[in-house]
Amino acid sequence: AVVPTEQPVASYVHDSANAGATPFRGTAMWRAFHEAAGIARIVDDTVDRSLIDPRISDIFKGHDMVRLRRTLKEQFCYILHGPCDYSGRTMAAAHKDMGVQQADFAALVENLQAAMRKEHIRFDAQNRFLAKLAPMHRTVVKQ
Ligand code: HEM
Repeated sequence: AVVPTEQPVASYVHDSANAGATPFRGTAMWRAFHEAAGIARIVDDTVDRSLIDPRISDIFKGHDMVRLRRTLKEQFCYILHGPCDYSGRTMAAAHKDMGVQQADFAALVENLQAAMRKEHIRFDAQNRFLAKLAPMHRTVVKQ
């Protein structure tokens, strides 16, 4: 079988706090997102939509989508209080010098919302999760 491989990155301190949000308590949100399989479908669908989205697809060109899919799944799992640590970089480090604008951020959130709808995530759970991600615009969007 062909195993997708990741590009090496410069070393950094691994800490789940790099995820940029504190996890929910309890297991309700983790279950509301259909656990690991649901999160994997949502992340893959969000990335797939973004890669063909003419508003933002160019931003992803030349970046490591194998690593992005893996670390996004970890990040979502960690924030939704599943049994995961986040091993990726901080949002500031990951998006440094990328030039992401507020409209790009909004486009990505729309793609995530479409993926969550497709997975039939309850609307209240969608909104609670989006409220955890929204403040990240301060570090992801170029100031
Ligand atoms: C809430 C919003 C966002 C979250 C939670 C998020 C999360 C992440 C994560 C976890 C990584 C990987 C970190 C690592 O490699 O260690 C990453 C990288 C990346 N993100 Fe985001 N992101 C967000 C918004 C955006 C937006 C709006 C764009 C562009 C439209 C974007 C484009 C990218 C790209 C291209 C990379 C790869 C960076 C590299 O190759 O080093 N992200 N993001």
